[in-house]
Amino acid sequence: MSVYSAQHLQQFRLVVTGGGTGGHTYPALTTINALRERLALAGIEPDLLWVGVHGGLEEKISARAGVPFRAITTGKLRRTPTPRELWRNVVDAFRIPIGIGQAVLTVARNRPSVVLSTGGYVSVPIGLASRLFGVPYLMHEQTLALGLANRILAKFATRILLSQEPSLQHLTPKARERAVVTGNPIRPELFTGDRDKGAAAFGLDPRVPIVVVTGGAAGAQQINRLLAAVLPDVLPYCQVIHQCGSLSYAEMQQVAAQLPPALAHRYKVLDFIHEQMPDVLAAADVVLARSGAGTVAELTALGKPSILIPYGASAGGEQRSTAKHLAGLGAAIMLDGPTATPEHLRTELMSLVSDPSRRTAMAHSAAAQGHPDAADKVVNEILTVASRGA
Ligand SMILES: CC(=O)N[C@H]1[C@@H](OP(=O)(O)OP(=O)(O)OC[C@H]2O[C@@H](n3ccc(=O)[nH]c3=O)[C@H](O)[C@@H]2O)O[C@H](CO)[C@@H](O)[C@@H]1O
Repeated sequence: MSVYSAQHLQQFRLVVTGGGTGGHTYPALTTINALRERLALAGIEPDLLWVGVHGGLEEKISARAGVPFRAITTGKLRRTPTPRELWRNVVDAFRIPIGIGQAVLTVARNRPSVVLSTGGYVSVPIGLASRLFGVPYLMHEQTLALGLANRILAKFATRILLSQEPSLQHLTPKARERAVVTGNPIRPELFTGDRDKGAAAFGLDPRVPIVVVTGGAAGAQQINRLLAAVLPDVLPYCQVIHQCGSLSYAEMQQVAAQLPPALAHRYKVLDFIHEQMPDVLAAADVVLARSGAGTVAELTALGKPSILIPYGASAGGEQRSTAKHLAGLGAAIMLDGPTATPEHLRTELMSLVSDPSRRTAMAHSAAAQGHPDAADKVVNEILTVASRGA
C-alpha cells in the first residue's frame, strides 16, 4: 500500500467496462470487490462507475454490487453476415459512432484515474475514449486466445493483463512489453467450500468419489447427452452432481427417473448451482466440464482433476486452445471431436474415479496453472498505474 500516495487514493476514480457474458462480468465484479477491500484498509471508499450495455448482465450485477452504472450503445460488425445479419450490420454501423460519442462524453465528464476493461464489445469505445484523454487504460483478457475486441485494444492499452501465460504468444512483441500474467479473478468464496457440507447438501456419501458435471453458465447439451449414456455404468463406482442448464433440466430429470432404483440416489441434477457452488466444488473428486475461461480459472485455482469437453466446432476455438493447453501439461483430460463419445467418456471417468494417485497428480498439475491471487494482482496493477499516470 505504501507505494500509492494517500493523495492519489483520496482522489481515486475507476471506470470499469466489460460485460455481455458472465465470463466478462464476474472478473470485473471480483476486481471491484477486491479493490474496495484494499482501499477500505486506508479508510477510502473508491469512486466507481461501471459502463456496460443496457439490459446486459452487467447492469444487474452492478446494481446488486451498489456500483453506479452507465449504459452506452454498442454495435457488432459481422465479418461474413447472412442476408438477415446484413441489415443488422447496417443498423450497427450507425450504433458504433453513437457509442463512441457516449464513451467520449463519459470519460470527459468522469475523468477517471484508471479505466479497466474486462472484454466484450462495450470495452472498445471506452478504451478508445480513455486513450483520447490520456487516462491510463488496463485491459484484462480471460481467455487463452485473445478475442477481437481485446486484439484491437491491446494496441494502445497502458497495461495488458492476461489470465494465462500462453496468451503472451498472441501479442505482438511491442504489446508483450506491456503485458503481465495476473490470472483471471475468481470469486473469493470459492476458496471457502467444505466437502462434507457439499456432500450432505445433496444426500451423498463423502466416502464415495463425487463427480461434478458443469456445462458453464448455460449448461451444455453435448455433455448432458454423453453423461446420460454412461450414468448406469459409472454410478456403481461414484456419485454425480450434475448442473445441466435450464434447457435440458426436464430431459435430465427423466434420465434420473429411469435409473435403477439402487443407483438413483447417487445422481443429483440441477439446472444451475447458485451459492452452493463453493461446497459443490470442494466436494468434487473429478470435474467434467466445458473449458470456458471462468470454469478453468476456478478448477486450476482449486487444483481439481478434470475432463474437459470444449465448446465450439472450430479448430482454433478458445475453449479448445485452453483444454489442449491443460491436457498437454497433464492438468486435465480433453475429450473432443471423435474422442467425445460415450465410450471414451466412460473409460476416462472410470480411470479417474478408480485411481486416486492419478487424480492427485492431475490436481497438482492443475494447481500449478492456477492463479488464486489474480484479483489482488489486478488491483496492484490498477493502483500502480493510477499512481504513475498514463
Ligand atoms: C458457450 C460460451 O460461449 N462460453 C463462453 C463464456 O463462458 P461462460 O460464461 O458460459 O462460462 P465460464 O466457464 O467462463 O464461467 C462460468 C461461470 O459460471 C459459474 N457457474 C456455472 C454453472 C453454475 O451452475 N453455477 C455457476 O455459478 C462458474 O462457477 C463460473 O464462474 O465466456 C467465457 C469467458 O469469456 C468463454 O471462455 C466461454 O467460451
